[in-house]
Amino acid sequence: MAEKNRVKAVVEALTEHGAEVEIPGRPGSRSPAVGEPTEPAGPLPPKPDQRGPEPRTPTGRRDGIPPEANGQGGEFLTTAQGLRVRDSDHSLKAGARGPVLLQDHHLREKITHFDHERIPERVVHARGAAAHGVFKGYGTASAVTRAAFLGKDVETPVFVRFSTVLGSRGSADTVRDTRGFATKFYTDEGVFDLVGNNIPVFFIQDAIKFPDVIHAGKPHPDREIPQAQSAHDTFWDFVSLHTEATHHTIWNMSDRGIPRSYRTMEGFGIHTFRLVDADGGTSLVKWHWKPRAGVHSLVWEEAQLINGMDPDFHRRDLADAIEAGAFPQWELGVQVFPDTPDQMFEGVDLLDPTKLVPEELAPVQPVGLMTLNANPLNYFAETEQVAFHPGHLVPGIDITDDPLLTGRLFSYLDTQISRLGGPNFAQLPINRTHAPVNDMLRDGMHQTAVHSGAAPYKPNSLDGGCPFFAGAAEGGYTEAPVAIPAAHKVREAPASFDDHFSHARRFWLSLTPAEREHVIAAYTFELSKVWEPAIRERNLGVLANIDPVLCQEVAAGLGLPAPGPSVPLAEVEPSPALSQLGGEWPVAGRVIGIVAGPGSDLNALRTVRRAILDGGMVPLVIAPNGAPLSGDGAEEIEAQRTFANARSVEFDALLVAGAPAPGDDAKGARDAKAGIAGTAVDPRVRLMLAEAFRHAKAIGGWANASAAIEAAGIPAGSAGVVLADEPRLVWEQITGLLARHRVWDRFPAA
Ligand code: HEM
Repeated sequence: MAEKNRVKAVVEALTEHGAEVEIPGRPGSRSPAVGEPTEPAGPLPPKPDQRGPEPRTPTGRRDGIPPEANGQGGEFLTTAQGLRVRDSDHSLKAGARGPVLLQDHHLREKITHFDHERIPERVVHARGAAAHGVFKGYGTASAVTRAAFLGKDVETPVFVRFSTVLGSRGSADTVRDTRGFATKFYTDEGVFDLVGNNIPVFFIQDAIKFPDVIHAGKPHPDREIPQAQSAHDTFWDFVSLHTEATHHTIWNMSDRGIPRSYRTMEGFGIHTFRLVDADGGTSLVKWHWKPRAGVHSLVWEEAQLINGMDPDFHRRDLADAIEAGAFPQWELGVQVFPDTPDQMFEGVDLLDPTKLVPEELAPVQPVGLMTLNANPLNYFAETEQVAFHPGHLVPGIDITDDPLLTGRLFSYLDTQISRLGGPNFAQLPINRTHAPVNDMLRDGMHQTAVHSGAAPYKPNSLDGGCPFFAGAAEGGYTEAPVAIPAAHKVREAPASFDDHFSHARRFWLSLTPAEREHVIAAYTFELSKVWEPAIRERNLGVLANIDPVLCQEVAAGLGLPAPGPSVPLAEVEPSPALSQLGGEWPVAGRVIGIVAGPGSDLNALRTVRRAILDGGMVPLVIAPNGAPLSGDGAEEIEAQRTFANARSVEFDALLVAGAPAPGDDAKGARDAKAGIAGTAVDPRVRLMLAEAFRHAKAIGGWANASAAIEAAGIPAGSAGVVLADEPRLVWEQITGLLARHRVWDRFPAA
């Protein structure tokens, strides 16, 4: 019943706020506008529809779509051939108790289709979530590229898929892993795909090693465990034998490996690309996505708990935020380097994807803004079937000879032919370019185009004229005519690729003490899961080449002696831009838990709830059970969570609205009866508060809230714990704390 009310509330709120605005780039779609006050419609249903005021069902199916588009037309159930079905619950049988007859075509069609519903998942990045949006160019890139979609105020529809790398399609979201950040720009000049990650470097320098690193990271082939994580022997075996992985690995062990949300991740194109301007001049660039919401992460215990509590945490967070109108935004930026023959910048080899150029040396220059403003309507049709490819380029954007990139240019099309069942997946709606297509590609599995004419070849003199080649002025793609130095065929890497530790050391030295503590804890956790002592020891040897403190701390955690470095420690300048900490960030979309009970001042609760909504955040009331809170004669307050199903990890901050009642927990009730101290506060509330405190989250309360906070073992006067008589004052201070994401002072190293 409560869920039904929640669905109703969301539908009403969306209808009210989303009726007037068309989503840019998606004609006919409706959603709240960017820049309008965001009003998350309170509690969110598990699967709401987000696009508009048209009549809809609670499960999200939309009316008003042409039947041929959604396969849901007409009022009768039919077979795939359009034949109306009289009964779909009983097979055709020889008598009610007799055998099923093979002649039942409807049975066979229904079961056969079901049997083939699944397609192979991606060989990597299988677990993902996606959204539609729009990219608007600033025009600032015009000096370095002729790419039209980067022109001033040019709007381009985009589809973005975020993913984990190692886990299978059904794995959990908050595992420690790299995240994919792949963007499809449907430009007027054809599709441009920016297929990046949330970490700016990669494990390997040459694509020929991709199967090795993935085989090492995936579950062990004998038992197929562990799922979706790197804390096992084969991963640590590989990265310690193959030390060019050191830089990427330390990023994974940092807070970057466990993002708070897809919305709070940076994105990186990693490789150096070549931009070509209107006069044919070239520059080298690295792509960066900068989230407007700031870069924030989970803490490891939180991430592990979430994997059990809500394995869909990131997927849900993205969809809910968009649903509520808190549209995630990223600025696209470029670091620009001169296109010199050596392709080096300040000693960094720009063709080595395990290296980055500090932003202090080459600032990221913003070139446009991306806003994600609509959820996919159908997971399979869109998120699963989308096919990205780093070779999908547009005029003005070209590749370099990074050997990792070259291998990728081969791999994606190859894998998609198998994953999507043939070569015609570019015809799927989600992959279809918005530019006219005249490609002379014909036939093949799942061909849906009905090509006419007799001459799919060029040149021809039939079919009313052969398509022309386009010159540069007509948008024809021209590879930058870069010189290829005379060389011998070799299987070798340049000497500059041999430095495997200096960039990892720079990353370590650039982190704040709290972040370093997390890195130490992550290495210690992961290596303690490694069974073979030799692999643990070998990894300590790698850490010694990054930094002696890192090595000693992890060695102490493993109970092993710390080795010394095997190469001289690099002299590097820290790059403060690599740290995530510092600054204040927008709080829209944050989730605030409010513990309340029958004894709470409901008027105060309403006021705070309203203030949270007005701040663009999501208030979730946590009550002893599912009954609405009422009793003061005013409108009752729905409880979105109960003491039984809430856990601290779902919230960015926790508020206590007075002294909550003991709830209906059997142990709590028994303890209370037995007069055991502290039991006036439900043990589940105490656990929530203790966890929120341990995870350095802001905690606030009013009226008698201090009783609950004390009962949770939180010392009086702790940083980031706000108690006051006036709920509004509490909330104001909590908002300030949220802008910094966590109460960093609570981490011991800080
Ligand atoms: C800089 C290094 C790399 C980055 C940033 C990267 C990024 C990604 C991302 C984001 C996806 C998921 C795309 C989606 O959401 O559908 C993906 C998928 C994939 N990647 Fe990579 N990748 C890298 C290196 C490689 C290499 C070296 C290879 C092979 C030689 C490779 C092969 C694949 C394959 C086969 C898929 C699955 C594609 C599909 O089934 O559609 N990747 N990669």
